[in-house]
Amino acid sequence: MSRTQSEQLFRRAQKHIPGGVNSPVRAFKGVGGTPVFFHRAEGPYLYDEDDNRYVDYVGSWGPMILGHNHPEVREAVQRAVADGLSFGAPTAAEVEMADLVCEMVPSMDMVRMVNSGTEATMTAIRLARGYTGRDKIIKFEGCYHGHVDSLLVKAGSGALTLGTPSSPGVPKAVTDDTLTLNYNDAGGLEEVFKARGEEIAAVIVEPVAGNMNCVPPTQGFLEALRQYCDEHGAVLIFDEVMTGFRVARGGAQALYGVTPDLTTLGKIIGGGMPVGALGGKKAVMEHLSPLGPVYQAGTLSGNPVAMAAGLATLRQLRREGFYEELEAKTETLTEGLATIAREAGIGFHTTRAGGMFGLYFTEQTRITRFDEVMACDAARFGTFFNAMLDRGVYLAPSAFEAGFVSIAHDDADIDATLNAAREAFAAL
Ligand SMILES: Cc1ncc(COP(=O)(O)O)c(C=O)c1O
Ligand SMILES: N[C@H](C=O)CCC(=O)O
Repeated sequence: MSRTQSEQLFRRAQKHIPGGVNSPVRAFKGVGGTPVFFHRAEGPYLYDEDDNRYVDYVGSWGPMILGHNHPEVREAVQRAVADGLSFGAPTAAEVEMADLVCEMVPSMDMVRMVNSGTEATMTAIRLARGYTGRDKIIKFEGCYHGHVDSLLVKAGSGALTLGTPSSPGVPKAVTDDTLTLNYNDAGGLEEVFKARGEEIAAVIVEPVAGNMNCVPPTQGFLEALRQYCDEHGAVLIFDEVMTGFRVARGGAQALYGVTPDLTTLGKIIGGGMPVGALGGKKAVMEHLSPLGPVYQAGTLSGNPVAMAAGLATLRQLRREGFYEELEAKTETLTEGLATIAREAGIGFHTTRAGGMFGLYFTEQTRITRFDEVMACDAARFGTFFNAMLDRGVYLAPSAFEAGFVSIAHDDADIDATLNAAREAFAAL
């Protein structure tokens, strides 16, 4: 498979774009080789600049749950564009979006639209601090909540891939109030709350960690977060930027039956356009400006084109059986990969939740913690990634990112992926 156009573009890109990419994890540093430049996408497929076709399991990092270029979404965007790109004033589409989101995620009485997941988590933290009058926040190692200064501590995703989980440029004073604990460790949480419960404004968590590969919560972990926040008056924030509408129609909170005070959303809620949102209990949300004193704003927030894409996407998710079908596809893929790896005698483990999944090169049979993720063979993942790429399958270019299946992936796409994996495992 020739990728000369991508190679040429990457050489050119590095002149005026730092590292040749506009988001670090795209740079292939974790897997080696040249980033692929794409020019078109349709259903489960991406087409690169040399017109090679790939079965895509990145889905623009999660938003494309319907597959790429879904006709309903495209037409909704075209209709919205015909009426103008941005008004900087309220629209009916925003009201419809707020009604729909609050219906689909019942813990949200109110929602504020923003432009990215990062903005959503940044505002959620500010709001929790403003609401409680406290400063300390708890996050978990390997969880990523966007590039918010106070949350870039032991962070996952590109920060972990590039070996800078705690970024230079973030003043120490900004992270002094961030306490970092081990994911899935309810005992550690109990200790911290016992010692400093009165100081803690919020606990923020990815209810399924998707930025250190894919690590579902262990039994009782999310429940413990709820319990300690209740006992000590802290705000529980579920960062569902990735898991929202991905692991279940109502997000991870519906799947695991634990209700947060605040939820952050992004990715799917924008249907492929740049969007984020935060919402939750009325008592907390009422502290947000202009109702309350906690300031937040955005020139393009609630953008009508983005609302059109998001609404058209969310409406599709209401179809009966959608999530059962999505989960079955994900299971066929992960079970198939595990079987083929076993037949090839390769230590391999998979995880999944709804339409997201994790792949690990390891002899371990259970992955629940950050140190277990780090003990896996990331170099071997890189070799596997490139072998799959050469066979027309596009996985996330990092051993620390979750993969995503869309409703557009059919049996033939998954079979083609498993056939490619059979060859790739044999070549390892
Ligand atoms: C769980 C989580 N939170 C927050 C973010 C930040 O979102 P964005 O990249 O849209 O700023 C991401 C993804 O990047 C994410 O996966
Ligand atoms: N893991 C990130 C988001 O979920 C990947 C997107 C990015 O940072 O480019």
